[in-house]
Amino acid sequence: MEYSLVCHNLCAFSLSPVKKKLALLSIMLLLWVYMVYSCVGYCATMPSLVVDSHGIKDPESHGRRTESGRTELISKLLPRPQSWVDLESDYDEPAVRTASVSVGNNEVEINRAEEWDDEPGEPRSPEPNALSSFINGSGSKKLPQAIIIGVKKGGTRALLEFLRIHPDIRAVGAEPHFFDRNYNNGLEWYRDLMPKTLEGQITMEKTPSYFVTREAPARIYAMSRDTKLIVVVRDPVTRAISDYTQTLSKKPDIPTFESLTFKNRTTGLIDTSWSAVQIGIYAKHLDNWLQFFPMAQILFVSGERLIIDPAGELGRVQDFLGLKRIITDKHFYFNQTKGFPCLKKAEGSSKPHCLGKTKGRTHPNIDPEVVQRLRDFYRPFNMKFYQMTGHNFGWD
Ligand SMILES: Nc1ncnc2c1ncn2[C@@H]1O[C@H](COP(=O)(O)OS(=O)(=O)O)[C@@H](OP(=O)(O)O)[C@H]1O
Repeated sequence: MEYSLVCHNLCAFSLSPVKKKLALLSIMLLLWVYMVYSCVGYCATMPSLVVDSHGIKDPESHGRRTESGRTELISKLLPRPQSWVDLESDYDEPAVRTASVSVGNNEVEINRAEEWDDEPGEPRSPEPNALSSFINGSGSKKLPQAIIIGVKKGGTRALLEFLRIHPDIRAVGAEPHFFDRNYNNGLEWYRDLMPKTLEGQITMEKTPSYFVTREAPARIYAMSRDTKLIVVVRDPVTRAISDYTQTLSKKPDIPTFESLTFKNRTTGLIDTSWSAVQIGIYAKHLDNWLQFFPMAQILFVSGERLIIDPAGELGRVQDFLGLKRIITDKHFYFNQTKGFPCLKKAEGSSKPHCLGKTKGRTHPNIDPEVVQRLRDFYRPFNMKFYQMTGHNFGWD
């Protein structure tokens, strides 16, 4: 009797569709509560993934991340392609400046005027090639076998970006400043900045401040005495004006070029402690490098010829690096608006590409007398430089 009552109740329950639905709903509710509970516990112990490189909290972090939010996060975490066209030498940043050189017997700071060359917030990222190597998982990071060591405003960015078309060259886009500012970080730090390369490919970087950094030759030699060095040189007077123009673009209140040039305008004494002047004394800086490297290991590229005949200069560079001459005339066209040679196809793109607006700025008009005085000042140093390199760059 008892048995049949239970059975009856159970059977009645199992047979009632309303009760069945209710039971199902209760189970689902329980499961849902359990899932929410577990998630809260899990999320509370998760490391935060929502602080971007600038330390700004992602507003989406408090809600569920949508598909577009995920893509955004991935794109934030994956370094963005670098707009190399706008990069320029950034070694004059006062906070980290350490370079000094000797002029005569005096140790002078390389940069007297407070200059800020870096573009703040400029996205820094691996190169397209580094990224593709990373995706392929192929190759390994190597220390550079060739470095563009100078000179600031010589045309170093143009040279590096033109070289990057070559399939056997892989280069880091941003300036690592390892041998001047970041040496204490160690070689592994430096190596880690480099893109992955395959057997036979050359790793390169450019940091124009190395050329005027007293410690750089010994440090590069200590890394590898076989490192190939490339220096893009340009008429020191134009280079100084270009340097000044860059500073002026960031600090419009600086004194005039003319007043910075002289220690004493009346006596006409040039201020060699001003970095814009100092960097152009190429013979002096080269001397420092020759203490460690033979002349055959240093290639001098003419900044002027790099504009008039990029393929010709690139031919010399490819020979120097022991590479097949793959970069030729057919890679360039002269952009009338820009007033410079540009690439018909940039690396990793099918579109024509010119360097950005920070390359090829309009220079201010400088008092011709001051220009002449500077020409006179540089002449003996230029002659010495031609003699040392065995090449007349035609600046006089
Ligand atoms: N193809 C092409 N396009 C644009 N600009 C070119 C090119 N080739 C050489 N140049 C010259 O490069 C000068 C800048 O030199 P750097 O790249 O060495 O500058 S930096 O030291 O890295 O800031 C830059 O100097 P300014 O003209 O004074 O801006 C250019 O004259």
